[in-house]
Amino acid sequence: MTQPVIAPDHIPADLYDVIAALCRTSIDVAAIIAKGPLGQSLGNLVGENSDGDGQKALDVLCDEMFTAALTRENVRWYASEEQETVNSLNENGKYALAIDPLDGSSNIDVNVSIGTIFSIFEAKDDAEASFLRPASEQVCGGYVVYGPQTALVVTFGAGTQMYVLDPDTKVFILVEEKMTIAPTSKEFAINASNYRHWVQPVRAYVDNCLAGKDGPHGKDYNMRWVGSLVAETHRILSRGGIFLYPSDARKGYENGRLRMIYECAPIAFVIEQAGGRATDGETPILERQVDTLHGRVPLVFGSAEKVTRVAEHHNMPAV
Ligand SMILES: O=P(O)(O)OC[C@H]1O[C@](O)(COP(=O)(O)O)[C@@H](O)[C@@H]1O
Ligand SMILES: [Mg+2]
Ligand SMILES: [Mg+2]
Repeated sequence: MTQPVIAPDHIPADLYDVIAALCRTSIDVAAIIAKGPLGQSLGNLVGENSDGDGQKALDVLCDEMFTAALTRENVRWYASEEQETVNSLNENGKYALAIDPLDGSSNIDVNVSIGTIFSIFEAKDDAEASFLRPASEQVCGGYVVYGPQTALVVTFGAGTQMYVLDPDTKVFILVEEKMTIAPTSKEFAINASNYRHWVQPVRAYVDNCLAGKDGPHGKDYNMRWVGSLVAETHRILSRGGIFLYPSDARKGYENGRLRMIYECAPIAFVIEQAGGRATDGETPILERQVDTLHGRVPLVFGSAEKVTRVAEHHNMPAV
């Protein structure tokens, strides 16, 4: 008998087929990415999504692949970064699934880790209402990272699990049943080119990190910015740190860059279930909701102590 693509042991029975379909599709996506320039053109601009972002060929292809796979499953509503409105898949489906089919589009052509992020709620009769609700109502959140290894990180609300794809057997193998994020760290991730646009508390926090041993934190820091949310999340889950995509003064960045439903909410769920924290700077992401499908929220997540310190900066009077 062939082995299932992922063992059912740690996955709620009702969600198993959906997760298995995500796994099978991500194996196909990983194979396409691994071929790079030897296969089809992946990084060509082919259009624009409803958020005004350029759509690359791989963004659209991944969206089509996940749609096709999930149509056969227990998914009633499908919301995607690449679709303006919610798609109806299986009218008898129990779940509503939101997806960033390909995260880190700017890294497609440069052989750097990219991923797929997904969030699952129980479906309501109203398509949009199934997603426009507090992030705490997610029944599952997770991502697949396509890097040197293809890995699935997922939570169903009872800890964060990590599976790595065995390239020989094409089976996702559980390697960590309950991930834990280091409570503190000396690494921060932010796109520092936007420094002049940031809100004051974020500037103050980063200034303190840059001051190193001589500043109020009393230690030297290291900085990272991959440009793929999945890759940053994976690094922070593995060795701690903090990620910030704050609101800034640029037009359209009043709530940062990252979209609540298929980026911030599932990442926050995974992080909190691993003992980290995820906020919009002050308020936990899991307590927040947006009122449009592609609505953005500022995102700060990672080691609990670091995220708490950013919140403290928001409560301090501006200098
Ligand atoms: O280019 P910037 O402003 O640094 O933004 C990088 C962020 O944008 C994203 O690429 C947005 O995701 P998409 O590639 O799915 O649009 C994140 O993965 C990443 O953290
Ligand atoms: Mg993304
Ligand atoms: Mg994307």
